[in-house]
Amino acid sequence: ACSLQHNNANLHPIWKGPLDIPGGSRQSPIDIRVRDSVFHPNLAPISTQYDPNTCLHIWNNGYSFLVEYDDCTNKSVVSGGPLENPYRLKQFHFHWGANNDWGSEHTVDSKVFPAELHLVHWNCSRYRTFEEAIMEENGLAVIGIFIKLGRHHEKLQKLVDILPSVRYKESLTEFNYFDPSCLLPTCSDYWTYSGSLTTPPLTESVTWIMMKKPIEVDHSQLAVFRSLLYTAVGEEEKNMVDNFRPLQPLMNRTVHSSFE
Ligand SMILES: C[C@H](CNC(=O)c1ccc(S(N)(=O)=O)cc1)Cn1ccc2ccccc21
Ligand SMILES: [Zn+2]
Repeated sequence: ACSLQHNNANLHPIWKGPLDIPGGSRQSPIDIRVRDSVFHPNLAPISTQYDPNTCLHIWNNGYSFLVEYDDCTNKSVVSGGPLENPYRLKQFHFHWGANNDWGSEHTVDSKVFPAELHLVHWNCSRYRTFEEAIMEENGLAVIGIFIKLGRHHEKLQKLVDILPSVRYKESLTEFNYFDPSCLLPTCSDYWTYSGSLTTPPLTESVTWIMMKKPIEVDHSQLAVFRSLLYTAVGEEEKNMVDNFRPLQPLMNRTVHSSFE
C-alpha cells in the first residue's frame, strides 16, 4: 500500500494536516472564473429568513470565531436558489489575512479580498443533525460573502465590540439577538457550485452560494479580527490571521451564475 507521505510544503500552517485530500474531486475554495460561469435562467433568488432570537453565543474554536444559532427549529433558514428545500442556519464565521492584501478563501478572476464571511446551513429535510449532514452529499449550504475595505459597517460593530471576550481559543461568550441578514449584500446576484468544507474534515458536502457583491467594513473593524488568537490561555500567543485554505483545483465542475 502506498504510504501517505506529506512533505512539509503540503502541510497547513495552522492545523498541520494535509492540505489536499487524496481522491478529492470537489474541494473548496476555488477561483471563480467569471467568463467560464454558466448563467442558469431558472436559478431562483436566494431567500433567507433569520430570527435574531435564535442567536446563542460566540466562540473561538481555534480556526475562526463562530456565532452559533439554535438549529432545533426552522426559525432561521435559507431556501431557493439551487437548494431543493430549506437549510437551517447553524453558525457564521469569517476568514481573513494578516493584512488587507489577502484573506479571502474564494477569489474572483484571481482577485483576492481581505476577508470572507461564511453563513453555514444544513439540510434539515434530509438529515437529523448538523454533524450527520456534514458527512453527506447535499448536507450543507454555505453562503459566502466577500469583504472589502471601505465604509464602517454599523451592524457588524456589535460583533466587533465583543470579540475581545473571545480572544483565546475555546473562549465563549453569550451573544444574543443578532440577525445575520444585516451582513448580506444588497445585490442578490450569486455564483453556485458543488464543493467542500475548507477546514477539516474537508468533507465534500457543501453547496456553495457565493454572493457577487462584496460588503464593506473599515480597517479598524478588520484590525480587531486580527487581535484574536489561535492559542488558548497560557499558551504562547499566536495571532489568528491567514486562516484561509489555499485554492483547490476546479476539476470537472461548472460554476453556475444567477445573473447574465
Ligand atoms: C465539522 C465540524 C466543525 N467544522 C464546521 O462546522 C465547518 C463549517 C463550515 C466550514 S467552511 N469554512 O467550509 O464554511 C468549515 C468547517 C466539527 N465536526 C462535527 C463532526 C465532525 C466529524 C469529524 C471532524 C469534525 C467534525
Ligand atoms: Zn469558512
